[in-house]
Amino acid sequence: METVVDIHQLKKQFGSKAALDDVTFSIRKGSCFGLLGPNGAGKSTAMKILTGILPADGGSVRVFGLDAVRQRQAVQRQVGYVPQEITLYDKLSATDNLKFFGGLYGIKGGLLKTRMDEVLRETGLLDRANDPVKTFSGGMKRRINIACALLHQPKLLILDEPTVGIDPQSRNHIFDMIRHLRDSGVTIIYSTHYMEEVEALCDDIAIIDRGKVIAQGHLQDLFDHFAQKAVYLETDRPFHPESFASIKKSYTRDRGWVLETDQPLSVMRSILDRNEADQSLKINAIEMVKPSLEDVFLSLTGTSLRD
Ligand SMILES: Nc1ncnc2c1ncn2[C@@H]1O[C@H](COP(=O)(O)OP(=O)(O)OP(=O)(O)O)[C@@H](O)[C@H]1O
Repeated sequence: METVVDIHQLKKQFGSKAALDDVTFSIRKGSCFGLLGPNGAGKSTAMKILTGILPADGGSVRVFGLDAVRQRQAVQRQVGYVPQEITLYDKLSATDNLKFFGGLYGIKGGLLKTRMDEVLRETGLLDRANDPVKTFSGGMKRRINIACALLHQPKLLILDEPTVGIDPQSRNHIFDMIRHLRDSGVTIIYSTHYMEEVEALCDDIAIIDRGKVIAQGHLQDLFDHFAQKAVYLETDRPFHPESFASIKKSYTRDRGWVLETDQPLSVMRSILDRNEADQSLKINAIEMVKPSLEDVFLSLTGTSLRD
């Protein structure tokens, strides 16, 4: 496994507030890494340190084997960063904004023209290339912001909450782009407080809360370790969960029951077997409950990520 980013015991203090408190994680080459946490958790701070925008108070950050502080410029040549705040010149066209960012990266002439065409196509904005950015929707502005960060063909793309306040069409476009970039070998860091986005996009994740990483790993491993397994059952007849030994806890949801258990398959089999034997239940639906990151977060912190 090749590691692209290695963050070790990173610390950042704002006055008496510890924005990052011994944060450690690493990111595999070619993965889409989700940094998930509620507002104020420390995600933006971590990404700003990673890109050399903000100094750390302690710890180390290595990107492609380079020191993010001492070899900042070499790191920045390989990294595309899309900050949370949209950074565009509103009165300029999409093309002129791209030219400006191209200049910052030292891209000129024929290469600049080729890359502008490519990123405008990738972001679905080719037909709006000459319109002023101020006429764009929030989602289109976000897409052109991503286009600017892609001009120099970075090997690592960092996106800080890229879907906040944008339309579903732009969101889907951004998701498709990220999948395409990942498939072509670009490593992605995706920061968000939307669990569904991490579940849809990411391979590995770190969950960050109040400046600390509280869990990290492959999404499925986190589900296996921290999400309570359960069965959902809908029946038209009275149901007595206490008569099944391996059901740990049960409660009603929608038109049925959620049955928490460490052995969902065996619980499903027992319910179906008993029903076949005595026809005591009229089962309308029985299925495994899909684990979610909400369950993982709840099990780790005792609070909901949505609170
Ligand atoms: N420049 C700053 N000065 C003082 N405090 C700051 C500064 N930047 C961030 N903080 C504080 O550090 C903590 C972490 O902020 P950060 O922006 O990294 O969180 P986040 O997870 O990215 O959340 P959000 O999505 O709301 O930006 C918060 O308590 C925030 O108020």
